Amino acid sequence: MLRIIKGSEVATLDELTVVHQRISSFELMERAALSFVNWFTNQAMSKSSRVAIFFGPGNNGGDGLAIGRLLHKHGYSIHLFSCFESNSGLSSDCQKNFELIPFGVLNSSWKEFQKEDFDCVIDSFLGVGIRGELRHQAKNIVSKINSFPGKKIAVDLPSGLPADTSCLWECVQADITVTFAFPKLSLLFPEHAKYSGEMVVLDIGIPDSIYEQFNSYFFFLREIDLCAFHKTFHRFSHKGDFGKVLLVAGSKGKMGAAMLATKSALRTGSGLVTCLVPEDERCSIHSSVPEAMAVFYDSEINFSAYDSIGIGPGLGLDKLVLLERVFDNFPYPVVLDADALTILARNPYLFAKIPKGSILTPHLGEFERLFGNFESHIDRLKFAQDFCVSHQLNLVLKGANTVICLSDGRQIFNSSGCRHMATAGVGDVLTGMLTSFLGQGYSPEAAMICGVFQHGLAGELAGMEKVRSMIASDLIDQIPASFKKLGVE
Ligand SMILES: NC(=O)C1=CN([C@@H]2O[C@H](COP(=O)(O)OP(=O)(O)OC[C@H]3O[C@@H](n4cnc5c(N)ncnc54)[C@H](O)[C@@H]3O)[C@@H](O)[C@H]2O)[C@@H](O)CC1
Ligand SMILES: [K+]
Repeated sequence: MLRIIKGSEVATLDELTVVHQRISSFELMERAALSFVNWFTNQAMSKSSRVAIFFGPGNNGGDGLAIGRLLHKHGYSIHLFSCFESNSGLSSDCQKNFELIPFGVLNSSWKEFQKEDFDCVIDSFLGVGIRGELRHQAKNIVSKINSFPGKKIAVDLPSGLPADTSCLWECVQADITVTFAFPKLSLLFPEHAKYSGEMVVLDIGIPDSIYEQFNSYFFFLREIDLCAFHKTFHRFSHKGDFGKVLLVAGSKGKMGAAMLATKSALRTGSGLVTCLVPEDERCSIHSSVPEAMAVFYDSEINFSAYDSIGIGPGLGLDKLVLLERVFDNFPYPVVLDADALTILARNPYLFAKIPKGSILTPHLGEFERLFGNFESHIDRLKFAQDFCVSHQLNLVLKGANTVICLSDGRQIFNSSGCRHMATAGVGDVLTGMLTSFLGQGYSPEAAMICGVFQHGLAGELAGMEKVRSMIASDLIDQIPASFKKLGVE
């Protein structure tokens, strides 16, 4: 998994890479520019597009100049806009690229930018080098860039955005941020959505081993990381090996949630799925998911007969006693979602009773209900870390870049998913997937990594086909394709 390091450490990352790969820092910058241009030319942007590039005096500006030179070579019409008063303070690689500006590429002051003259703006004014509050003149430049109504693409970071903390001033509002090597932490904060826009991470060939020299408890989960966490089953495996799963879910009027979680657990590979539901509602489960079994709220249940238990989707808020019964009688990690989280929020004494290693899956609203309001995402994450470590629990904070908060303090940002997943029932599907992986004998960490990533991947596949018409059942239908895409049978 890719370590997310601090903005202030990027210069050291740069130096270590340059030494390790025996290249110059100019060559590393060229690599970054080439990867950007490769991406840009694949974006169906017409060659007749008029592209404005704002460039600053540091290496972010150097990237912009190199990008301008390469795009000019591809036939784009490029106009550079310098964001500084004098050429004397340029970083050495920015200076080198400045000297390489090709004949035919216009270069003016940022003050002369006319928004009507362009189809696209590339923002390479400031990157991870910003320190402290944005200076007055820089704020004017940011406003100028933001006055452009068309597509704005930020290089590495939207200018003005600090790399690791919440932003208290106006930054460039990019439609897309193309960031190099690893996602800068602040690009993953929901409060920065209007600045970062869509995020693209481009590999610039820095080996993972170099990141390991930095201390960080933040990680970024990519598709290539997944296989190592999946279990393999052999030809003598039988349905018992794939786990006996119990889903405690559903109440009158909310049986859909139980059905989604149940179907999802079956599609994720569970051999035997039982649903604990109100007896009156048994017909709905039997007719919609014939592969599942049902037991009823009022009967005696031997919880320890199951390999994993997921509790919460559509459960109703009157199940405090049931929740306590599960905690008292099941010693292994459980998955807690939806109404189970609200019951917890109302009865915090229960935190101490939750089996160690369990997984709580709140979205931002549920997190607030459980733990209160936070001014910034970084404060929220710090609280989640302390909570997970002190209670020896895991937490999946659901959102655009879902964060897997582990009981050892590590926090892993997910990279899969799409905006069409913001629809009813998608959380119930995740509960089914996590419970299923736990039941198949995955550790809580492996269950969360595989469940969260694959949930996002299935969402992407469903979103491609169904766009905004996507519903949670479409996501379940794509779980098999998500296994195939990962090469997991
Ligand atoms: N190590 C890496 O991985 C690579 C980094 N590269 C680029 O290098 C960038 C970092 O370059 P630098 O370290 O030169 O920094 P930047 O170019 O991001 O910023 C430096 C400039 O910001 C100004 N500045 C600092 N604080 C400010 C404030 N509060 N208000 C206004 N201006 C302020 C400084 O005066 C300086 O001129 C990255 O964002 C990336 O774009 C790329 O060249 C590729 C390789
Ligand atoms: K930038």
